[in-house]
Amino acid sequence: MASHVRPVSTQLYSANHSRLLRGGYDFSGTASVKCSPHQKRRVISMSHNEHGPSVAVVGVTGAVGQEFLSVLSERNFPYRSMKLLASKRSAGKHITFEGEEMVVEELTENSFHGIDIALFSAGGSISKKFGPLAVDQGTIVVDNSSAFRMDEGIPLVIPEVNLNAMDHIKVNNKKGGLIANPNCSTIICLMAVTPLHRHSRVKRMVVSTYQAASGAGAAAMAELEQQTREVLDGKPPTCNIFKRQYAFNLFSHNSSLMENGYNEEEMKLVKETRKIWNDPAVKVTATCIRVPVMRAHAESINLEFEEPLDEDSARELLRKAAGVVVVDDRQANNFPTPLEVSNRDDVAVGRVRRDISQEGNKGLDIFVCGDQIRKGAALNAVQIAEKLL
Ligand SMILES: NC(=O)C1=CN([C@@H]2O[C@H](COP(=O)(O)OP(=O)(O)OC[C@H]3O[C@@H](n4cnc5c(N)ncnc54)[C@H](OP(=O)(O)O)[C@@H]3O)[C@@H](O)[C@H]2O)C=CC1
Ligand SMILES: N[C@@H](CC(=O)OP(=O)(O)O)C(=O)O
Repeated sequence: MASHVRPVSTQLYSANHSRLLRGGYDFSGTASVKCSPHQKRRVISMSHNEHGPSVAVVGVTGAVGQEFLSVLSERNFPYRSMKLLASKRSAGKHITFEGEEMVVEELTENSFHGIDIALFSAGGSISKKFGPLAVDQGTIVVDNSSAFRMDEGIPLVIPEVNLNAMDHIKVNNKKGGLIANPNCSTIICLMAVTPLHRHSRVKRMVVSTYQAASGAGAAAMAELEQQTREVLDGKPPTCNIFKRQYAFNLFSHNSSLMENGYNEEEMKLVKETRKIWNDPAVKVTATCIRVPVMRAHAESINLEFEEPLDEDSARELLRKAAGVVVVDDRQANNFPTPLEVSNRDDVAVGRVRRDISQEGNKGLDIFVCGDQIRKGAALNAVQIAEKLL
């Protein structure tokens, strides 16, 4: 056994990178992935459980795949067996998960025999090819890509918002199924806005995002760090992922532009909100911007309600909402920041204020920050998986 092969997760979250990737604060976050190259002791895991489901993680070497392992471990997700899948390039790499050294396998058509739950995060084309294959073999797929999100009959789920959409899918049924994880900007937005929507019904929502490098994957995070060093050293920045300078800059989201002038990320916010709220009439518009932040998205959201909602009541609703924390200290000018939510499960909301451009108490502004890889992707998917048991 190649015990000295450096586990992939420590490559991603190495000491040099850790402060940037994990935020400037000492959050326990990813620390519970027990993956030190020097680890000799075998940790007996409480979540390794012969009555648990057999689990596969597809795209395990990526930014989201690594976070899946952290979240599964932190939450003591029960599993009978754990299969780690990625491309041919990664086959044979070693990853230590919960004290056990595991070998990454190449994803193939035969990967899903006997797998109860598969967490997919290897991109849309991989999901399109292998998702239905897995479902045919009796696996329940929780898919992080956009491949199936808008398909009729596929639940698009944020557990705190619309858990009922997946009521009919359970591991015990022994039938395959597919559940889609929403887009990360949509998850972070709706975690904050849904409690307000339930109270006063949103008529129109205007979203402006400030999106982190992590949304474009591990290579983009590494490039942001590299560019930052290069620019500070007076060198030309390496531009492989975004084809332009990202460090000390910002630009319109890199997804494709559509004929209507919106990019795909913006239209996901529009369409996915309507599906998750089961409200085809809600008016949504969005502008998505990539900013040089490592792993948490921020969003400025303007809301128009059907029924009045004053800012104190809104703050109270947000304080009571699961998965939301209110950081709204006007005196200290202290509001949510991407760095402070990095590696945190909760979405932070602040700048809760009446929109003076709207009549009475029918308009509000809020500012939201959420960890893109965590609640925006891996955590939300694992919460979905927990509800399958
Ligand atoms: N809910 C949401 O909004 C989010 C969803 N996502 C989804 O997750 C996907 C992955 O994101 P992220 O982790 O950031 O990306 P990364 O680029 O960091 O990782 C990509 C992963 O996919 C694997 N992969 C690539 N090609 C293949 C293949 N042919 N067969 C098997 N595995 C393959 C890679 O394996 P290898 O290392 O071997 O190349 C790697 O594990 C995104 O494309 C998106 O669809 C991501 C972020 C947020
Ligand atoms: N929303 C991610 C990109 C992404 O992965 O989106 P989706 O899961 O909708 O493909 C970003 O920040 O860029």
